[in-house]
Amino acid sequence: MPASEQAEVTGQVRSIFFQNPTNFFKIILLHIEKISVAWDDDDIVVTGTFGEVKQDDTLKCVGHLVNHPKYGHQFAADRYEKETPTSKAGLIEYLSEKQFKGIGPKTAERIVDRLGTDAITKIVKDPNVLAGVGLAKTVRDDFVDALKRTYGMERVMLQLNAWGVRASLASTIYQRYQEATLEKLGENPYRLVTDVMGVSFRRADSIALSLEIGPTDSRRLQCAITAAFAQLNNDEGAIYTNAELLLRVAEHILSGGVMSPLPTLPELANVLTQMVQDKTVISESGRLYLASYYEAEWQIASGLHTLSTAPLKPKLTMTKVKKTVLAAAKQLHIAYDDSQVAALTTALTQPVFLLTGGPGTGKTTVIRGLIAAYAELHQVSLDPKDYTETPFPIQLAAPTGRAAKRMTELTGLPAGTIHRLLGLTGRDRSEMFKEPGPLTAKLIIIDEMSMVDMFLFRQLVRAVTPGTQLVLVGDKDQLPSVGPGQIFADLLNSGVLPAAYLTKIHRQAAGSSIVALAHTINEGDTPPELFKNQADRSFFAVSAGQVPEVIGQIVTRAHLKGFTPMDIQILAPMYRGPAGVNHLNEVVQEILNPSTPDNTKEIVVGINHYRIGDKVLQLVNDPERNVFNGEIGRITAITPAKQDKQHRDRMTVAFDETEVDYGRGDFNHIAMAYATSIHKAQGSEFPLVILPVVHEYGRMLERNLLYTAITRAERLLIMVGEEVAVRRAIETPGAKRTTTLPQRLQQQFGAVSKEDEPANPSTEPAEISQAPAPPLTYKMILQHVIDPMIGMAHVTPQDFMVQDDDKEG
Ligand SMILES: Nc1ncnc2c1ncn2[C@@H]1O[C@H](COP(=O)(O)OP(=O)(O)OP(=O)(O)O)[C@@H](O)[C@H]1O
Repeated sequence: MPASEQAEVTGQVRSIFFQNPTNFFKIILLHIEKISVAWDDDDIVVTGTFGEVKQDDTLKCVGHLVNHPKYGHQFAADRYEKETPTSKAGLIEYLSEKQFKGIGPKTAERIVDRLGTDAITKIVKDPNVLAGVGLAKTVRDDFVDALKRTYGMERVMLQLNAWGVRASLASTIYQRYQEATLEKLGENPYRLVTDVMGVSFRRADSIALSLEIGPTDSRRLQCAITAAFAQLNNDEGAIYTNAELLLRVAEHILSGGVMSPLPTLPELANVLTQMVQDKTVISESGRLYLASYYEAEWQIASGLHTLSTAPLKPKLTMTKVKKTVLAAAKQLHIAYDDSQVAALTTALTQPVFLLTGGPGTGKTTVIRGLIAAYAELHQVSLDPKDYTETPFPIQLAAPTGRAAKRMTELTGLPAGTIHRLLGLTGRDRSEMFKEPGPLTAKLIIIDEMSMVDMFLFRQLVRAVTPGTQLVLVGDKDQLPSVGPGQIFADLLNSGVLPAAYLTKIHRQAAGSSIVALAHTINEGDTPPELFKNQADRSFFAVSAGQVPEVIGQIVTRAHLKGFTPMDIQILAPMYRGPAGVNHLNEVVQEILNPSTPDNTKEIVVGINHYRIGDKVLQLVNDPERNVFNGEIGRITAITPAKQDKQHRDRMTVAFDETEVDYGRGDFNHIAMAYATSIHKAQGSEFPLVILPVVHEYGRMLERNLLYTAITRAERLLIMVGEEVAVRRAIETPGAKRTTTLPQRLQQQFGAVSKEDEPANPSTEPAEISQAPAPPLTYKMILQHVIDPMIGMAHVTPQDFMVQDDDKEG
């Protein structure tokens, strides 16, 4: 039968081979009572996500047969139903199970005699019905708790199943809301879209349909508008948008739902106006923000203002600072150029300081001088051994583990990720909305600032104690952060914070032309010798279709010349297509780590066939296991479930500093890494970078993308592709993200010019801000009739700067 055909199997659980306690994934052996497809055995292995299941339970599973490459045919259940005991004998047997401590068959019988076959429902509803059964208080309390837990979960899983939610998602939803799941979803099933990763609008919409929520229900339209914001925030990094674009995206999202007819534009616009009045959306001069984004901008601006105006102790004289800088330069044997000296003296005397420059302009060299001079001026030891009891007074951090490690290598001091500095796990979105603990260091230096997004930076600013010196270092022309905003560029553009722009290139090793090339491209120029081979870079002119083969040849030759898989990095901007990351990974894996008679163990995850020796990339921060987003490691061990005592697929990956075990539940934390996206390579450098550039990359062909990719190459750069695509990328400046942080900063620092000034709501004429929301038509919206200040009467930005601990998203 075709693998995708829907099938049903009912049977009794013979044994449970494996269960993952964290995500309810189970592998079960079922003794078949009934099966809807041809099957010539009495038993079948069923995999899927199940609630509480035990031996002898009868399950009806809906799913499809799959042919597992290692385990052969088995049944993948998308949903299931469990027969609950309805007979008296069945219920007594169920209640006497060992999960209900202290309840034996006798007691169970007494309970069922007294309360009938719907005893469970009665007890869960009102535990007092157990009075008179003769249970000791502790036994009774434990019994009620266990019953609520198992019964609650079972009920939730069954209901979600009935709504068509696949079992794996059902378990994630249950983990989020626990026993309150059905109540919460009954109130508003659309909350799933914001609360639970992986729930689409369409999925929530189909649950809403089962709950008889109508197509123009305000909860539905609000969800579509919020999802439209999320799409613009995440896909374009935008902080605000306008009504027209927002409503168009919301309409598109609604058209992907399961209900009809589509709401009219005025209906949708009225809900948006209501959201503005409720202040879940902030409207300002024609710009629309989700409230949390609006707040974050103001909090960053006000936080930086507080830090910038806090007095530094002790006060240092300029003469002393300059003298110390000279001494530090001597000690480090560096002749700092004038702009570097100016950067050092400002950094040492200002509470907040920005340092930017392209590759090889000496940013790290300035950081080294800064640390040495700071230590001298403040008489602090730089020996970590002196800080066994107290924290190190200088804190170095970067957005990725690789970048932090590089800071340590170049400065000799401990450095960590910003997440670790702030005690963030990176797993739970709500932690970005809680007050972070104060940081104790007196000098904090953050590198690779261009990668830091708005919410992470907001947490950093909130955590820094006034009186601390904060130095933010980066290359403003690199790709902006993956998350929303363009913080570093905005801080520089605001013009209100002391900053140094380093322009002189110091890394001019003989025969090295990559750094100079990067600088020229960054200016928007195509250097005439770009397509001619140099000692350290070359260009192979080929079409997109030839890219994989040519890259294969280059990798083969580089490998023969002694480059290890870790040295060679292929960077591409997209995942799909012949010249995309996915296909290039397949091609290069077959060259560098093919399947051989000695290397037969494989674990298949999606399109990847992982083998021992494969190069993989960590995709999420995992501070508990000391491995962070962007780190690259190699698989050192693989245990397929068949060979594992607990029937679990397992992999071990060795990173620079740690070895990490992965199970099926967290295989999505890693990806194959012979080729990676350019975004994922930010903050890392590699001896040999192979960079395909072809017109198939379309909209991705932008200058800052190319610039970022080229600056990842330490020693050798090999470009493969089409001249015209390279020229197009150089001529296309990266799109600006819509943000208002520069204006916020200017206003906080009192440097705002009248025409830039964000409108001050309190001075708006009362009749505008209090006017009832007019019914909106498409034409009116196109003319931007959504009153920019609707709902903003007597609201000031400061209203958004106070406690927001309990707000999310
Ligand atoms: N004033 C200087 N005199 C001589 N050499 C310098 C000077 N400043 C920096 N260098 C040298 O230039 C090279 C690049 O400097 P550095 O690594 O600090 O630049 P960077 O801006 O941090 O570069 P990247 O962003 O690529 O890491 C280093 O070898 C450094 O020693």
